Amino acid sequence: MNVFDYDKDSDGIVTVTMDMTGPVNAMNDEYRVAMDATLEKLEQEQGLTGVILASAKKVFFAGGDLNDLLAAAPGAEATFMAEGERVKAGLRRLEKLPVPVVAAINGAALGGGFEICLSCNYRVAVNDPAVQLGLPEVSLGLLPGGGGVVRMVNLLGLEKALPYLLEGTRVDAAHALAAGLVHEVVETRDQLLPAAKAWILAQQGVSEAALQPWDRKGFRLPGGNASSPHIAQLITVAPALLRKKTRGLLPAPEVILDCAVEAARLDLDTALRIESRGLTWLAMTPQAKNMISTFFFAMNRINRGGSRPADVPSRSVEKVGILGAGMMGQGIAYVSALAGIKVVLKDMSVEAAARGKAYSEQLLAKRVQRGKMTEEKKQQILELILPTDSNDDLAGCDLIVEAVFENLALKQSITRETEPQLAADGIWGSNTSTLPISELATASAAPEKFIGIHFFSPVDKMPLVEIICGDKTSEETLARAYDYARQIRKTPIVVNDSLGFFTSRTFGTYLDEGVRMLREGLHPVQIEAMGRAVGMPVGPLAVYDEVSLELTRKAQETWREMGVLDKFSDSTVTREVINTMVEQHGRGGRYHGGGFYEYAEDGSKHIWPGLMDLYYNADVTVSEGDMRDRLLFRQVIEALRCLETGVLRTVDDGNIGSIMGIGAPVWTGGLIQFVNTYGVERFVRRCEALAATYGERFAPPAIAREKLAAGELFE
Ligand SMILES: NC(=O)c1ccc[n+]([C@@H]2O[C@H](COP(=O)([O-])OP(=O)(O)OC[C@H]3O[C@@H](n4cnc5c(N)ncnc54)[C@H](O)[C@@H]3O)[C@@H](O)[C@H]2O)c1
Repeated sequence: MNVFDYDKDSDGIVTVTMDMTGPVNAMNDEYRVAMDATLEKLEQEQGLTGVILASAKKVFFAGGDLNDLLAAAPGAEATFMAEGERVKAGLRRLEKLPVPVVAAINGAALGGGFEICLSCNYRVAVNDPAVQLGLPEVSLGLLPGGGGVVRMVNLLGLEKALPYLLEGTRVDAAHALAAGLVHEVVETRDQLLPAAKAWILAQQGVSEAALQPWDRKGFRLPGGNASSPHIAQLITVAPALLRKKTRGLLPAPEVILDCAVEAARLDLDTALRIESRGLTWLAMTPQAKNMISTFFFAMNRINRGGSRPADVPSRSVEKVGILGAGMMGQGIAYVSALAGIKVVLKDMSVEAAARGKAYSEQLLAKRVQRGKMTEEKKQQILELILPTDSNDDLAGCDLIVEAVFENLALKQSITRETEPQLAADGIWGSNTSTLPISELATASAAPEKFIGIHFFSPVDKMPLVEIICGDKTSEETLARAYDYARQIRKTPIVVNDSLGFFTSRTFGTYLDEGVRMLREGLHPVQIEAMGRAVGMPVGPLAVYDEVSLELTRKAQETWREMGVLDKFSDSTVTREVINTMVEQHGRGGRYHGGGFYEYAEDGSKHIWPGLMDLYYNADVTVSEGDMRDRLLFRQVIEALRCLETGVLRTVDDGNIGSIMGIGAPVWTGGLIQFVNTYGVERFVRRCEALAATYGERFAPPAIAREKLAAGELFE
């Protein structure tokens, strides 16, 4: 079997079926050779009437080979660019064949795959959820360098192309048809080739059919070219709007915008060359390396079981009991039922449990409204949820997830009372956010079956689940908790027990550093701005208000009673500020009427003026560079300490957990990956400098020094 199968029928139509070595078709050396050879043959073919490009794989074509992109190092720009230009020249030859070329899209065509489709004269796709079309390169810090930027602009016009290029918007076949990205949609896969052939045969004698719109005489850019007033205005304001979004931390969207504007201004071939240069430059940036390493490679490893004990057979949950139908419990019930699991949702009264079920009803109704689900399917899912106040209904659950109030004694007594209802081999998961799992497990008759399953709010939207092993949790229990997380379509990271586990503990240092700056006398508005400038979604003081100063104080009291507080981190400054805010000024956070901020009825907020009197000191100045580094390095150092002390079991868990669980800046590729591209030595030196000025909490972790001595990266 050839990599590109070549088959000519009696009508003179050649079907090229891509079936490359390995599970997917990808833009690598094998592709380059096969494509060049195929083009040569097509260009020489006698009696050719049309070409169909098809795929023998489930995915139509997967795109660029990310291993190559990761390996591309500064210094190798010329080779990298030459390879890209070769691929592009091939696609240009394809679209310049003297006969119509059709892409028969049977599965996902993202990135390079979609760029191939864009080089065909006609695109027919099957109406199947597996068909996803788009150019997601921006999410990996790259740009579509196979002509994607230039052809999208020429196909749709600058304004309509930008969301696909800057946000990586993906569409299914129906939306692609409506947006003009494909020309025809068929209902089943068997209809693809006949539809492609029928179109080609109908074009016999139509000379324009073999020409791309942009190669036809008198072509005009849809929506206007760069000098039309509307587009000229867009070009003027777009860079500023974009910068506001990226905060100057992500080069890819900026380069994409530049290339897109050039595509609206210049001839196709010149614009294509500028696009290649853009990709070459981006591929060498640390941001692209970080994003590819984490969002593609680490994510795949995690979701394929990298943190799951391999020798335990996989199993799915059939009946889950959820204790507490509050904010978290209702969300956990929803995602479980959506995955087809029977749910027993228990609260203190049937009414409270029913309110929790009503939440699922609301979310499902929205899906039905948007045409994403049938009313019948919605009813089927709702029937899976049984609201109750009785323990008896929990009988035979293979998993119980406890999500009652954050109170040690309550959680322990519920464990004693309810655990006997579990199936003989059932497991128990606590959704606690602050209480140590091993401590909670002391109430269990089977602590080896006790584990932390920590969700994030809102549960239906947040993709991460942090699984926490207590000191007695068995590998079997871990594997089953992991399988449950995958069953409900979450990405699970696995960590060992610690106060605040991995995510809250690491995130806590960001909040702590913000409060320390406040206590030092720095301006609160500047502190918040520096948090965002480093790429965190929200400033540390605003986060504290949301989390609630009151709840933080309560958690700290519990930890003190348990005798574990000082093991956590040296957060005495924060404790003192929080106590002052709550006890002396009644400022417990947003849900307690206000905290560091005041909240107006119209939803706006501003810094509580009393904060300035309490802490602000105009004589204190710290450079913005130091402020930014302090807010980022505290988190990085804590993540490394988690790795050093075994709270983190793998680097991947730390990177994925920090991005998806605590909103660490995407350009870092995760708090540990950050060190790899920042440079281990440079990181150690910067920590030393920060420690000399701001204190020992910035001292470089031993594990960083070890990596430096060994000349290794964190992998
Ligand atoms: N809110 C978050 O963002 C978040 C995130 C992760 C984890 N958590 C953890 O999840 C748990 C629940 O938090 P929440 O925000 O959903 O709280 P919540 O106050 O919204 O809900 C708690 C629910 O538990 C019910 N409950 C209390 N005692 C019960 C009992 N004996 N039997 C049955 N139900 C009982 C309450 O009636 C209430 O409906 C806590 O441990 C919390 O730390 C919360």
